[in-house]
Amino acid sequence: MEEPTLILASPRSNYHAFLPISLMGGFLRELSEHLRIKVWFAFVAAYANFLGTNSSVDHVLGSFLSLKRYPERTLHRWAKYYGPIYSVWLGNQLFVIVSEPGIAKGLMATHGAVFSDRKEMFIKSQTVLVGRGITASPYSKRWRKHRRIASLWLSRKAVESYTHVLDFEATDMISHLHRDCGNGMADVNPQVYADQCSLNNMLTITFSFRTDSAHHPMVALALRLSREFMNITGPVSNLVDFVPILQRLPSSMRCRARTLHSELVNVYGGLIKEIAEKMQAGGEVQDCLVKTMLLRKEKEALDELDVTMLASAFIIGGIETTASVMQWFTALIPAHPHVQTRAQEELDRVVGRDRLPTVEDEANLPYCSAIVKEVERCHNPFWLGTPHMANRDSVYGEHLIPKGTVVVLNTWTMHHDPERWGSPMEFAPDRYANEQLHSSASAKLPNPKERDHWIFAAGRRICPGMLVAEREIRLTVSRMLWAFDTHPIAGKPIDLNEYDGESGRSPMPFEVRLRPRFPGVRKILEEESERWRIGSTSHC
Ligand code: HEM
Repeated sequence: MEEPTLILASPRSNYHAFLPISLMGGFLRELSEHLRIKVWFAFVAAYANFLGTNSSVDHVLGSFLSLKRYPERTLHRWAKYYGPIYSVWLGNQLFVIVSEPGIAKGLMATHGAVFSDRKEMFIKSQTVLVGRGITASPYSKRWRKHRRIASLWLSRKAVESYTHVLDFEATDMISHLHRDCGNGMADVNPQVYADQCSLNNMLTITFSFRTDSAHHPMVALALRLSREFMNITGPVSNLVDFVPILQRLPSSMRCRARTLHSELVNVYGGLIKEIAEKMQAGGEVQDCLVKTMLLRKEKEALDELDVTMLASAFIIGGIETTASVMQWFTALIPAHPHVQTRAQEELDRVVGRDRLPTVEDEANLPYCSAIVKEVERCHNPFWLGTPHMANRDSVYGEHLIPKGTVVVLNTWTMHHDPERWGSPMEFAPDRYANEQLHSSASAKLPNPKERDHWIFAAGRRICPGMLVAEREIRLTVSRMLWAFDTHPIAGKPIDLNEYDGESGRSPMPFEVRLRPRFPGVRKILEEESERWRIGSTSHC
């Protein structure tokens, strides 16, 4: 393909007006001399033409309109044209878009000391998380401290210590679905059950608290806050993040961000206060992230916002993500009955019908594991992950990447590479038939092209929750397959293309019929529920 021309200024455009003078001078000259990164402005120019105007506002709006709803699809189109690494200016921010495993590993892992910083985005970092909560923290001493504290609750040893919680919540979810499925006669939306399961896991780990029903007020509240967070923090779709003047003006986005910050402080800060008061009064509080933080508050010099935002990051990071994968699994299965049958044959062979599948069975359920990986490849909850930022000028291959550049992992393109994944749009778990590694281990493979998928991103900021996420998802998926035949409902097609959510990607609301596979399912679920019943403690 002929290389596209590097257009830094078109006769019809005056977009230079958006670049700071310093960038205009030294930096752009350097770019044109040293950099073969392709700068994309064609769409902007086309948009201006379309409007019959060359006004600056139109140019800026043009790129945002294109990136607003499904930015991953736009970035994918550009990747096909501009190659595996290209750059885009949005307002005053230079982005580098990486769409190839080798480059992703090279930048984010091999050169992790340079590419592990975070841009302090106006909405997400400055306004909602006020620079805390690991996710938003710059690559600094504070981030290292928060990451170390988070690891106390997300490491392999920690996950082993609370696997009984994941086990209980998975059983509870299947039991509730069994109760509500009308023996295969009722139309059920499984999404709320997955949401509650993920939420309960995170609430227990973070606050030693769980909800006892999907109607508990905390379920709707936590899900609303999580969804609002995802919706207003899209990595490349917030105009206000990249046009500094807008940050000083009142806007609905700024208002939503401030409201969300206050709600996180009220809701999760409120739970933390209750735990602190209980501890001060000498009451017993089960081990959880908040208890750990409160006990180390002085030693680790954590202020109240640190504790609140780190706890919020666990709830936000751990709900829509895992729940989304479980939901996509249930949405995909009715359209692929042969996949369901094969997985059930494996479960009958390995587990039998006298007990539920457990964590110990995982290694012997390669087809169930392949299904989970394929769901994750096809439906990454965050196609663009959380962008990293270069903390110094560097040259990668022939590309100069200046300090302050935001690096986005374009996982949509990486997950749909036809050379690695023949017929990439097809849901075909068989492509993972020989992949026995957990995703956490696969992420460490020396050859990044062999990695299973990129949903947990890469490098020093790789998702620290991947061990708990994998265990939770594998347990729920294998138990769903063990307990039910999932069927589509005539006249209620499931949309596998559209998304619900503006940056997190969940399926649109859908319903299925769940038919228990054999009469013994009820008895086993009742026995398991009884064994695990631990009673819930309400903090609300
Ligand atoms: C399927 C489930 C999940 C997916 C797809 C996912 C994905 C991600 C991604 C893409 C990142 C950004 C990594 C980067 O900056 O390069 C991230 C960060 C993070 N995730 Fe997850 N995540 C999942 C589950 C969880 C769970 C269960 C937790 C539990 C608390 C969690 C906690 C976090 C935290 C704290 C960070 C911030 C890390 C940092 O900035 O250093 N995630 N996750």
